[in-house]
Amino acid sequence: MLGGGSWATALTKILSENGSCVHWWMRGKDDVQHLLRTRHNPRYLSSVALDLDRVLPTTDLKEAVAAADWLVLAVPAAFVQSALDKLDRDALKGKRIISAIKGMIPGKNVLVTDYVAERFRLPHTRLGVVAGPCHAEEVALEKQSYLTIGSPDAELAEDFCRLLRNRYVKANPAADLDGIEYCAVMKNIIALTGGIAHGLGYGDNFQAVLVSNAVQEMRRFAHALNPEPRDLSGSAYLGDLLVTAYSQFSRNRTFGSMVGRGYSVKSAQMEMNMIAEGYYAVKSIHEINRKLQVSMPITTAAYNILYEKISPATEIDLLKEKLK
Ligand SMILES: NC(=O)C1=CN([C@@H]2O[C@H](COP(=O)(O)OP(=O)(O)OC[C@H]3O[C@@H](n4cnc5c(N)ncnc54)[C@H](OP(=O)(O)O)[C@@H]3O)[C@@H](O)[C@H]2O)C=CC1
Ligand SMILES: O=C(CO)COP(=O)(O)O
Repeated sequence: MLGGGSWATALTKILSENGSCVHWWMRGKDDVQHLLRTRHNPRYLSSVALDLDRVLPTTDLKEAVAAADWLVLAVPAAFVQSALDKLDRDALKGKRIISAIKGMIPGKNVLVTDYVAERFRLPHTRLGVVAGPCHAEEVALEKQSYLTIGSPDAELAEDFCRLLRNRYVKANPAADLDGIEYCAVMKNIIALTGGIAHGLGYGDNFQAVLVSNAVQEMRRFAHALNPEPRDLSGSAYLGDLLVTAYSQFSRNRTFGSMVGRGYSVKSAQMEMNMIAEGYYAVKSIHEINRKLQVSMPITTAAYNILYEKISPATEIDLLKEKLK
């Protein structure tokens, strides 16, 4: 498990309680020591008690990777490159890789699975994603949750589903790796924009129209990238959009709401102490769309607010004329 945040903690809980041994890399020495002393991750999901017979925290990435059959990536996308660049190109040979990240590599504007495939010379059949509407905070509370494992390799997807399934987690395999991964990136942008509108005082009526227009925006973009038929009403697509757009736990909605209320990007980021992937994703998707030229009014509005410094009130005022 790579990453010491909320989602890494939640997935470590699920996997270890199901019997897997988890070699868990996190960057902070103090966090590892705290975990070894108390069984709790000090700063994320700190209510979760972990079984140290099966959870082995370390700051030594090479050691953790060498010991594992599966590599689960759960650091925010912005830090994937710096973490993985410590590994040799052959370090992942023979392993199966699952990205639990809902973001793109900033600057390169590529999906995490594409980056890993290229960097470590792996076929996509060695890779998968964990998707679906699932907040780490609800895993900590053992609330009924659903995950989708997307991979072009049906056996890999089913094998990882089997590692996840338990009393409160249902997991289903799916073949659409790219579509699921892109939609998981885009739903963060939508939730962030909904948060901005909420922060400005827009209500549920506007939010519902924003989300339904967002589904069409996601469909247009995903189709332009890869026109394979996909049913966006599935829980890995629409379900994930809904949970992020409406949940009290959503980082992206919370971040957007702060921006709508007048926080600068920097102060919102500092106050949250968690990462809103949508902030980085807006730039990547906007830049990819320069070539594709798909109509994406919601993403454009978010980009103009976050990167062009247009006032949120002005931009959402313009967006409101484009929604139907
Ligand atoms: N939280 C959730 O419910 C879900 C999250 N995801 C995805 O999981 C991924 C991880 O998110 P999540 O667990 O929520 O993250 P959190 O916001 O909970 O934690 C932030 C993580 O980022 C690390 N970090 C912050 N700054 C840096 C840096 N400069 N270099 C390296 N690491 C840094 C933190 O490490 P440190 O503590 O050492 O600062 C911490 O591990 C994201 O892609 C997210 O979209 C997917 C589904 C559900
Ligand atoms: O992707 C997630 C839940 O599926 C986490 O992102 P949010 O916290 O913004 O909802």
